[in-house]
Amino acid sequence: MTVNQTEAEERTYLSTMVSRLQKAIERLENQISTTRHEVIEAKKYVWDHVAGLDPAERAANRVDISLAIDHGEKAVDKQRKLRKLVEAPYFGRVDFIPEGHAKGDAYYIGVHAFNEEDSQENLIYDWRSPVASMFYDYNAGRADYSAPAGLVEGEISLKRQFKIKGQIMEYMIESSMNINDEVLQKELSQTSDEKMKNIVATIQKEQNVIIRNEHSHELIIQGVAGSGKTSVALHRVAFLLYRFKGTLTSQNILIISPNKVFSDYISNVLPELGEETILQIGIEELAERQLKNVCKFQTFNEQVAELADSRNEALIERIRYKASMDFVHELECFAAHIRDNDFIPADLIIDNVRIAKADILSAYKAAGNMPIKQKLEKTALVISGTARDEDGGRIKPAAANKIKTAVKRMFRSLNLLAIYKDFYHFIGQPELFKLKKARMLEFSDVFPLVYLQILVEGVNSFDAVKHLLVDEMQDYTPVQYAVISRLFTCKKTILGDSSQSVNPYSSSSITEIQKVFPEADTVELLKSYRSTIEIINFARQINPNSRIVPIERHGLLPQIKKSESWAGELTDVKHAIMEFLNSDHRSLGIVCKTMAQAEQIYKEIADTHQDIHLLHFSSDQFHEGIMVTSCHMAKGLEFDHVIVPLVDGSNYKTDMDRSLLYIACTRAMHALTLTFHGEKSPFIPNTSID
Ligand SMILES: Nc1ncnc2c1ncn2[C@@H]1O[C@H](COP(=O)(O)OP(=O)(O)OP(=O)(O)O)[C@@H](O)[C@H]1O
Repeated sequence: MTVNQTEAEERTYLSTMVSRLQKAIERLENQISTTRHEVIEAKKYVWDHVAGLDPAERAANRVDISLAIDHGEKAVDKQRKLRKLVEAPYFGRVDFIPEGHAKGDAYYIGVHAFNEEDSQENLIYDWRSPVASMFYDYNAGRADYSAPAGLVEGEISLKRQFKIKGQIMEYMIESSMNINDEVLQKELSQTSDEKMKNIVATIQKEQNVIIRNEHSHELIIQGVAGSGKTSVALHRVAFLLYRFKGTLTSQNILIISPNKVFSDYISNVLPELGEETILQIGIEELAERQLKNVCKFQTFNEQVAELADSRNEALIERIRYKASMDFVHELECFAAHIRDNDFIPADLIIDNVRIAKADILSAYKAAGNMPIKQKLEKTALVISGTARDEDGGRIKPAAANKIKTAVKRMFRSLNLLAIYKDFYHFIGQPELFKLKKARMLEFSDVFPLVYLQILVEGVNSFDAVKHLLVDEMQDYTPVQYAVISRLFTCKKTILGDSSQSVNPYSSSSITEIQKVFPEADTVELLKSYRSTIEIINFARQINPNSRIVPIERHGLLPQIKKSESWAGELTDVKHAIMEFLNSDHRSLGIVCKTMAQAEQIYKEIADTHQDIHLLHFSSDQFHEGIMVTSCHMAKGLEFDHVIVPLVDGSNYKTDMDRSLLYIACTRAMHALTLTFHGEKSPFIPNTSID
């Protein structure tokens, strides 16, 4: 294997590849315009001869037209991929000699595959192909990959990484000794893009294991801030779409996403990888779907805002109680209890038909352990179907219907809200249920009620969804997972970070989540790729429990600015904004503890620059430039520079505040500034304060 040994040869090879790609794009252009012409002609023909064509001919023409359109769409899609590829055809190369062979091949790896139509030769391999997995898993030396025919073992004799942009090779790195640290460093030191970008060129080995995991029914990823959880989850989706092409489409994959801004922020990754974006839903939309005729409810962010505003012990107790697996079991026991005790049969006499109470009870018992409403339906059906009139004849449909209704009414109450309220009397803790106002639930009651609904009425599961992603897993309680497991029986990737909870009274660790999914596989990611060592070391002092490990990348020390008054602090904030505007950074996040504080600061600084955006829970777009928002809203996002105002002792003092502060600081990639007036928060490390 002697191809392209030197950098000069690689450069020549690149220009050859670019011109082959350009030719392929031209060929597709011709094919697309021919198909376009054929479709127009065929449609014209049908139109002109509509009267003379018999139905069979018309149908055949329609089939031809739709086949041609399909063919054309595929060509357009392929051309779109090649147009992207021609700018940066590949990012990696592995030369692999299979065992027992004297020589091997050089495999060039890119975002998409490329082969010329008239030859069978693969010129570029898709990063998701089996052979490409070696690029992520091995350095030079012994290596293997799983091909459809089985494990292929052998040796990597050469491994290279390329940075190609606009058809030009910016650099080439021989990484036969140590995996891609240098390229990763270069990638991470860049300023942010407007949206989340793909990481195909620098996927790390521990991330690749997650991306290519095909077997786990539930895969739970606990990853520290910036460890690439969301990126990895999206690349996993792209991998699964490639691996199970015939049976899985992006329409079968759903992500439960924390908010619309986050959905917008991640929306580019899959299209960049040549796949369509997947469907997204918020956790509250799920609840709305279930409870639309039952009641209204407080949202999660309203609950978090309420907790962040003031400490209300009774509220905290209500939230805490409903955030354990024991609580889920209590609800299940209660549902079983009413199923077994609240059905009160009586002798029935309807239209001269007599049915004994004992027969009704035994039909109810025989119906088995299904949700109560279904059990009642089945009992009613059996009783009405077996009922006979006085002469032993079959009864009329009208009588059968009356019997069904009467049997179903033998259940004490099917009013969901009333049953839910009874539950708290049943467990002897009526004080744990409090409506926000008439027919409006506190957020902590929303999913317990949905779960009870499922136990009582059964469930309409999302059968079209074949893979579910749950991001920010720490924000969901066991009862929410119990609901999710009933609504989605498909495979799941669940990801989050227990150190980034916005509500520590109801957050779930991987251990809690595993209680709902005992068969789940779990992975932990500890390395953080987002922030500099200086920022991570600072964040680690705010939350010493976090096991976060920074990647070797240096930057400025975080700046802490103290002033005597709010006016002085505002000047510091404006000063930091000016620093940002004069730097090469592209995004600045001003991250406040609450949305009310964000709104206040936004008003005060809006005139500093014409392009400042306030991100709130009804926003649906992530913007480049300056964004003012709350810690809760900023979760999952990242900025080149982050300013955290009001880090004084009265604003950041509880465990919840500590968690919010940690989230705010870990959003920063390159620069972090904190400002306060008065006493600094006890969570701020004693580093030098300006
Ligand atoms: N292998 C990698 N190569 C290059 N960049 C990476 C890699 N892994 C992660 N990153 C970058 O690190 C940053 C954090 O990634 P991501 O947002 O996916 O992490 P996360 O674990 O979901 O973070 P958080 O929980 O803090 O929101 C992103 O800028 C991402 O592009």
